[in-house]
Amino acid sequence: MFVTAFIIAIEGGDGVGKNTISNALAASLRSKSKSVAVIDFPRYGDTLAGGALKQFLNGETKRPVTAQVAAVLYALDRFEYRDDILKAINENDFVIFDRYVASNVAYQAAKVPKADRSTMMEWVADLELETFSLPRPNLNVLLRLDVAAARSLVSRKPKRDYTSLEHDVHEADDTLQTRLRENYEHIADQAMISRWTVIDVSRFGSLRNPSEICAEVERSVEELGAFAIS
Ligand SMILES: Nc1ncnc2c1ncn2[C@@H]1O[C@H](COP(=O)(O)OP(=O)(O)O)[C@@H](O)[C@H]1O
Ligand SMILES: Cc1cn([C@H]2C[C@H](O)[C@@H](COP(=O)(O)OP(=O)(O)O)O2)c(=O)[nH]c1=O
Repeated sequence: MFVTAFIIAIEGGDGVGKNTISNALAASLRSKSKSVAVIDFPRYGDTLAGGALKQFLNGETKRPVTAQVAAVLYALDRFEYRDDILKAINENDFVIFDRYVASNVAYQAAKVPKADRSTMMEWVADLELETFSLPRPNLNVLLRLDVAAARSLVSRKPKRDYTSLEHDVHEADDTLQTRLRENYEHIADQAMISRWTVIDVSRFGSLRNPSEICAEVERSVEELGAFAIS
């Protein structure tokens, strides 16, 4: 059977719950008889660029990695994995990306002076979607959670394959985390890349149940008229 998936990219700062929501959303959609693939980026163990990114995030690169170099590595990681992406899109009703193009746009633009941010954002989006012809998601979901709460969730994570650090080089930098949140808000507000839905992960000071957050995502998908999920 040939289908073309509805593509959802789950986005946000480090530790906001992207992995949790990606998997909970997949489980919820599968319970409604939809076929779903979840793909997370970077592909640390699968691509050459992913291997280089692992070194970078562990602070092991011998020379500084500029925002442009990082942008190319993250985009290359997806480009190397492009055939698998296209296969997943052809074989499923839904493809959920745990981070995608918008991560690169928001993070790398957070590393340049404010005056250069929008040029950087446009350059990165163009590199991924035009130069590398990566498929555009139908919906981006921004999970919004403040830096302090997200930082404490990162500490709760079990040991990760790509780093032995409790906080990798991005996670350890609170000012970067603040700037990338501003960038995500801007990108979502401008409907850059494609449509966005912005969801607050906490309410009245406590984390919301993942099933409640997933229900919000599903409502946004239904509003786009692409699928009747229930
Ligand atoms: N809504 C939530 N409620 C309770 N715990 C959560 C929630 N979202 C994430 N967590 C927990 O926080 C930690 C980080 O979540 P994770 O999904 O790995 O974040 P990310 O993928 O954004 O880095 C995990 O231990 C996860 O179980
Ligand atoms: C996929 C991607 C990730 N990143 C950053 C975000 C993270 O700080 C780091 C590692 O991503 P990831 O392994 O998803 O971290 P986490 O699970 O903690 O959110 O790489 C980019 O800057 N651009 C990208 O395109």
